[in-house]
Amino acid sequence: MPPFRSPMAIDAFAPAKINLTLHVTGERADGYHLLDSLVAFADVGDRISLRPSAALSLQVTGPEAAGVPVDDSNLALKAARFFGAGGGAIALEKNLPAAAGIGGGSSDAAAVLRAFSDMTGREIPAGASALGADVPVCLRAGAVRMAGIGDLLSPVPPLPPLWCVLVNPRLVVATPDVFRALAQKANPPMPEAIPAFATAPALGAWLKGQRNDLEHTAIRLQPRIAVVLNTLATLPGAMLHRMSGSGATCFALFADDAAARAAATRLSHEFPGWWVRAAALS
Ligand SMILES: C[C@](O)(CO)[C@H](O)COP(=O)(O)OP(=O)(O)OC[C@H]1O[C@@H](n2ccc(N)nc2=O)[C@H](O)[C@@H]1O
Ligand SMILES: Nc1ncnc2c1ncn2[C@@H]1O[C@H](COP(=O)(O)OP(=O)(O)OP(=O)(O)O)[C@@H](O)[C@H]1O
Repeated sequence: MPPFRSPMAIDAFAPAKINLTLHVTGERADGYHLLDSLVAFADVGDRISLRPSAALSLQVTGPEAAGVPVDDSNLALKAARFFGAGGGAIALEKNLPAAAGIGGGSSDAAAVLRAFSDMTGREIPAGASALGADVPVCLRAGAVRMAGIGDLLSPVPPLPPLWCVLVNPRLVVATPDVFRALAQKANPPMPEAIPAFATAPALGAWLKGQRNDLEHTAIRLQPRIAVVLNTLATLPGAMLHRMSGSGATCFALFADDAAARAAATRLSHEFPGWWVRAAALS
């Protein structure tokens, strides 16, 4: 690997990934599923700091660090190895719950790849999807349409100003379990063209006609996800409520920041055991 270009630590943000839609359109012979998803990113997420160091190391801290692996199975270390990094001290601040459908590990991997690229001046090698299906979209870290098994990205018109409340009821849902239990694998994709939306309500109305095809199955595995969705439906100003990824994190969308923050405050009081965040999406 080339020497470190920067003697300083490099910081990288690993935003939460939100599947505004998640259509499952088929299954490949290798068991991976074909997706059609409109993905956005929140301004809440994990934080990575990369310091030059002869040896490769990982330290995990933060409010959501408990249970996150610190060995070679951590996606941050896998990403460093994929980059070809011989050394580098990675500090990962975990703010996102793990196994939560918001791409925590994949976004960490993408942030580590970005940090090594910044530090060395070398491009991120092709094929990062080998680290995880969500890694390519997390490298983009902005609204995009994701197809194939997560590897085909196509641009979408910029989203209108948009806010959300993210809720994780502290239920772990393993992505492979949800795909395995999915009964209907071939569902219609989104329309060929995703229109430009001038306002959040216009986007919200369009999203209502789209789906997360994993939602019913995830609820079957973890029935309390339905409680979260029903609760989100009652929030003043909520335009749409849906599950992200394979769950269990769900989101409600809002046209303004104040309504999202008020909703998050209310939910945090009513459900102190839930992970609740208000965030802007882009
Ligand atoms: C469901 C999504 O969250 C939508 O954004 C992602 O596609 C999942 O991305 P991820 O967690 O990075 O996925 P990976 O770690 O690559 O795969 C975890 C498991 O999910 C299933 N999987 C994942 C992606 C995909 N297109 N089809 C699948 O069937 C496979 O069983 C796989 O073993
Ligand atoms: N950096 C990491 N952060 C969180 N989990 C990690 C990390 N590295 C490895 N893992 C492992 O990956 C598993 C899935 O965690 P992750 O947070 O990526 O799931 P997810 O949010 O459901 O992902 P997706 O939305 O991409 O399906 C965890 O159970 C954990 O054991």
